[in-house]
Amino acid sequence: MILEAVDVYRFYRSGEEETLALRGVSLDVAPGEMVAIVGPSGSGKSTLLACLAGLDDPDGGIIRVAGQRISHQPEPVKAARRAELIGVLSQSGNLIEHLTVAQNVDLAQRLVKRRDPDWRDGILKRMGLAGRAGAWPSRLSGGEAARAALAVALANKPALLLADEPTGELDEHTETPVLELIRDQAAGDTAVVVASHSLAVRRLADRTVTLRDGRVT
Ligand SMILES: Nc1ncnc2c1ncn2[C@@H]1O[C@H](COP(=O)(O)OP(=O)(O)OP(=O)(O)O)[C@@H](O)[C@H]1O
Repeated sequence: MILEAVDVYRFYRSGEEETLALRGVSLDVAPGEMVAIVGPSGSGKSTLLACLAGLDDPDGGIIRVAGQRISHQPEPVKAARRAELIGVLSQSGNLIEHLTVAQNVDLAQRLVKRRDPDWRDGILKRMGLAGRAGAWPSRLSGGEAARAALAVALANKPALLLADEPTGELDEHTETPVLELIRDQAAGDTAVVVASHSLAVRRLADRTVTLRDGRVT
């Protein structure tokens, strides 16, 4: 398995109030598999993805990616494992505004001390952005920005691609090619997990996991 999440719990406390965002979620994703995480608003999708990415720590349970533990590790260890193993794609995008599209991909590579302009150019080409390598993020269309964000997430050939509502701001017409590119990553050794309200994500996924009140139903 590329992703192993075992009995993951996450509570949020504020004063007297406690929200049980995740109540014992387990999820295994195999290489080459795409899993859609669906569920009503507030069911825990974003919390789960943040935990899987090591951006948040669960209050209980274990998360491993490619056999390496992501949960409950010192921050530098988590950051290094995330940079090496996980591509994270979020709705708000992961592009730095004062860097061009190509420089954004280069920066992601530099985080793991990698420099591979050929791979970068190849990925930009696959994303249909060969002609936009020198563009500033603010000049990209919605679809181009989503594809550039995907190029950044894929900069280090991640074992696991995590996407939280990656096409939330796109219309149906622009959404499909982006989702198909995400789907194409679930080939070979890469596993893909996408949290989304979109029916199109469900259609493309190999498997759908439904969350309700922090539990898999
Ligand atoms: N930082 C936080 N502090 C307190 N409660 C939180 C926090 N983040 C999320 N929650 C609560 O945890 C629960 C799960 O939220 P989460 O954002 O994971 O759901 P979601 O399924 O992604 O929702 P949506 O589809 O609306 O994005 C909700 O009840 C939410 O209010």
